[in-house]
Amino acid sequence: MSCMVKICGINSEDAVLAAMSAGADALGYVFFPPSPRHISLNGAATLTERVPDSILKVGLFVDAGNEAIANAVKAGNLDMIQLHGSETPDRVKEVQDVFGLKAMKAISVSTTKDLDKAAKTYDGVADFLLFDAKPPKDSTLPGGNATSFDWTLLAGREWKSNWMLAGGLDPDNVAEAVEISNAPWVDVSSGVERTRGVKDARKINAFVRAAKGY
Ligand SMILES: O=C(O)c1ccccc1N[C@@H]1O[C@H](COP(=O)(O)O)[C@@H](O)[C@H]1O
Repeated sequence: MSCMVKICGINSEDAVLAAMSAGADALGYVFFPPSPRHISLNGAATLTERVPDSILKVGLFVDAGNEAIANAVKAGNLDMIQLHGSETPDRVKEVQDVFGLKAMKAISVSTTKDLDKAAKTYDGVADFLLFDAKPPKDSTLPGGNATSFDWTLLAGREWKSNWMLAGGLDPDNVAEAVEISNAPWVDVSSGVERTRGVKDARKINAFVRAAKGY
């Protein structure tokens, strides 16, 4: 059991170094002001400049316009665009065309119907699907809520697009989550934080090791 790992919500130099030295395959940068992990364009430039080309730099957006995405892509030299709002399949295609970059569409999951719907709409359109839990009712964020869903819903399903499992993962549950879902990639934010919005180097290291089965 081993999978690729994205560490999301990178907002400090310590977090960049921790994720790189742990062996993360992708780093996520949040461009959504209500998030405690949101970074500025200057922050994006600083926090991406030492990241080698072998590690994907992913920008996270929620129903953002082209100008906001363009500014972030330029500042952070991003490789992939994560769309974590209510973007339609046509909007996913538009983002791919306009920016010439890979696009990942977040899918909120609570029942198998959500997966059936994603299979008919975004599968084969987005380069990656990102299966995340539906946000709790009292949350102001569409993701990054430390909430998981039933991983058995994904067991045995096949997708045309590459995909990531997200939502409430942490160093203690990620191995089981991968075992059950057979996820090729996992994505984490809250589960590797000391306090909300503050990454913890030891948890990042433990998460990558557990996900990769070291
Ligand atoms: O991390 C955020 O602040 C965030 C804000 C808005 C949309 C998505 C966000 N994060 C993504 O949510 C999932 C699950 O995160 P968690 O591990 O449960 O905290 C993950 O894909 C993050 O990229």
